[in-house]
Amino acid sequence: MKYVSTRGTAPVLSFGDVLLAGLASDGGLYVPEKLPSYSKEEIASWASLSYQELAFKVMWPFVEGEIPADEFTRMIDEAYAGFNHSAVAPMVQTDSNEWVLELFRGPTLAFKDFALQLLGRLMDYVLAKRNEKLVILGATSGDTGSAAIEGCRHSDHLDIFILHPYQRVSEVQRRQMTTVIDDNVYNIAVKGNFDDCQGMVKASFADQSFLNGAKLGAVNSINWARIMAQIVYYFSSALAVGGPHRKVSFSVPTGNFGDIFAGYLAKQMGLPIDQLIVATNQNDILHRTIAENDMSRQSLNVTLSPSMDIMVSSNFERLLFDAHGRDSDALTDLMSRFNAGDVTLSDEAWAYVKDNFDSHKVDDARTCEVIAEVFESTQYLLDPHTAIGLEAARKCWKDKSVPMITLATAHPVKFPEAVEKANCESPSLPEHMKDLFERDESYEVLENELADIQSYVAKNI
Ligand SMILES: Cc1ncc(COP(=O)(O)O)c(C=O)c1O
Ligand SMILES: N[C@@H](CCOP(=O)(O)O)C(=O)O
Repeated sequence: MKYVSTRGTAPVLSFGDVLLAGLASDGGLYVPEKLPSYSKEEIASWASLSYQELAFKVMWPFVEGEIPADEFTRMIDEAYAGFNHSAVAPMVQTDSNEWVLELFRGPTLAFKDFALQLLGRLMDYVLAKRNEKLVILGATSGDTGSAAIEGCRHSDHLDIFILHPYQRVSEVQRRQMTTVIDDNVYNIAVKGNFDDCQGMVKASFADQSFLNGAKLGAVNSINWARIMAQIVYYFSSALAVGGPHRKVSFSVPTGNFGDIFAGYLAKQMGLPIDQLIVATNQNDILHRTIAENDMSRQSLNVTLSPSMDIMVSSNFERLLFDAHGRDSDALTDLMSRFNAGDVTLSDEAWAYVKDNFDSHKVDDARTCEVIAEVFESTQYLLDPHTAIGLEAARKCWKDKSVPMITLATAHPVKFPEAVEKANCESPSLPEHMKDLFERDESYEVLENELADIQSYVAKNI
């Protein structure tokens, strides 16, 4: 499998290089040159596989030739061994034909564990083979950070620096990151928002001279391997409710567009998907783009679903590449027009986006009502991001005979503020996090200045 950049001028890479490269050198994002595709019969034959076996089937074409099969099997088995449910991604029925896919059964209680438990192992393997080291610089609105730290902390080949927006992640999320006191883990609270953090990560890829020769790597979903691992649970959940012989629909709480983009790829690979629903909070640029062709950047709101407080959605570029017929010149031109303030897509590109996605926006008040209503009717407690997903599912669902699966992206224990505002009781922390509030924390608070961040990183590697 070869990987090309959406902007067309970075070198074409194989999996091992894409894994370590993160952002492409031309500022674009890497995508597979050609996706594997499967017939309904082939997909149906996977129905009795375990999650781990299915993960191997789905991901193997993306890594083949770069990672030996036995090593890849080992990494997959280890990655999902720490999940607290034998199904790895279990489903819960919340109403007739309506399902919630629990993606928070991993060590840090959010869907990020699916990719980052594997990514750390993949990176470690490739770096050990090459006898190289990598400096990871990541941005988080709360969940990627702890999952990435958990996935990378034991590696001798990685130093990891995570930027989170100061006082804009929940206390549980912050402590999940800052209480990991390992020699290769550095937490930085930036006096800005998530977009500022992500912008600094991307700027650091563009000019890595501050690293004095060390190499930068990514754990955010700009890294192709993140997306790859997230494709698997679309297949596992569809198979669980009768796919591929019947279509299924998905509603996905969306911020950086990585998770739902993985669903779009599952569809391109042959999984019969009826609807893909983009569910947003008040930071609704994706909803406005899909519904009104308005990609204008507005100021970022602080919401009760802080992990989705994102305005610049990295992975939307991957979709726009397809929407422009994979013409990297057209895409590059579009990205520079965006940066100059032109915020509309061509009619053809917008039609492509609308043909593939529906969308809905949910505010904080409605988020809390949904948490309360669902708890009252089912005794099932949603986290605020999942509540947004479920509300969007119910509002956009076109054909009730098609099973609707909402991705439950985080455990409610991470967001007590929203749960309590919904007049529900926040659950207790799981056993492995019981003493989270007594643990020592270590993090640096820095100004929202690229030079400050880069000199902190350079000083500590
Ligand atoms: C809990 C939670 N839900 C949803 C999202 C949105 O996912 P994505 O950025 O892949 O769209 C995130 C973070 O990105 C998250 O942490
Ligand atoms: N919600 C994310 C934001 C970063 O998204 P990513 O998928 O690109 O890593 C977070 O929790 O950090």
